[in-house]
Amino acid sequence: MQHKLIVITGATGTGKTTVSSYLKRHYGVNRVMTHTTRPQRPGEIDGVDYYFETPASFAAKHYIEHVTYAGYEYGSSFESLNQAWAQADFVSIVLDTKGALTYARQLGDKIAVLYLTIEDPSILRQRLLDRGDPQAMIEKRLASPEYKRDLRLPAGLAAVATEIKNDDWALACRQIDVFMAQLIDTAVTPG
Ligand SMILES: Nc1ncnc2c1ncn2[C@@H]1O[C@H](COP(=O)(O)OP(=O)(O)OP(=O)(O)O)[C@@H](O)[C@H]1O
Ligand SMILES: Nc1nc2c(ncn2[C@@H]2O[C@H](COP(=O)(O)O)[C@@H](O)[C@H]2O)c(=O)[nH]1
Repeated sequence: MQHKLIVITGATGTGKTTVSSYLKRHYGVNRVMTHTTRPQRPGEIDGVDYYFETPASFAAKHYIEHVTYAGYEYGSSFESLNQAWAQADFVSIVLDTKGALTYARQLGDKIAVLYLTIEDPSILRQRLLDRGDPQAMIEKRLASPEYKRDLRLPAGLAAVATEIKNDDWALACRQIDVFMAQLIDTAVTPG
């Protein structure tokens, strides 16, 4: 079977991490770990949610791509991707849209993209509050150019992205199941 990387992207709070956990639970799809200098949220574990880095340790590593998002650094490596692919043919990664574009350019048909949307983005503030994000960090994030940028699907992903509308979790799961059925079918019988 051909290796596939499911790139999950979209604006903050739209449910990217929730979707990656669903793919793990229901399809055994592991998530490729990425690195960040952002402080840990309550309940997050180093090496499980991210590799949490200091600015100095972040700068010392090599990345496929790295971005600044709302004041913190994020980066992903081929090493982590190849480690994940050594365990299973299908793996996922959670990225902002800038990172997703880089993967589309570098990995071509090895990736499939899920783009998460929400009908009324004004509810995202409440989702982030419910997640436990500090109020000041939420306001900084929602005012950032990265947030505004990620509310639109970049033209460079239009041909490869499947939109998942995540206003209602049960409906989102149905869309993900359809996507996964097609992906598995294509991987088993390519061409
Ligand atoms: N359909 C949904 N309805 C209500 N709450 C949801 C839904 N999907 C996800 N959530 C909740 O919204 C919050 C944000 O979800 P999640 O952390 O998955 O978003 P994200 O896109 O990964 O965000 P970020 O880019 O900020 O890391 C979480 O508390 C999650 O449980
Ligand atoms: N381009 C990349 N984006 C990444 C990476 N790891 C995470 N992310 C994205 O950053 C924002 C903020 O994440 P958060 O966990 O602080 O809420 C979000 O869009 C993630 O998808 C990465 O290695 N490269």
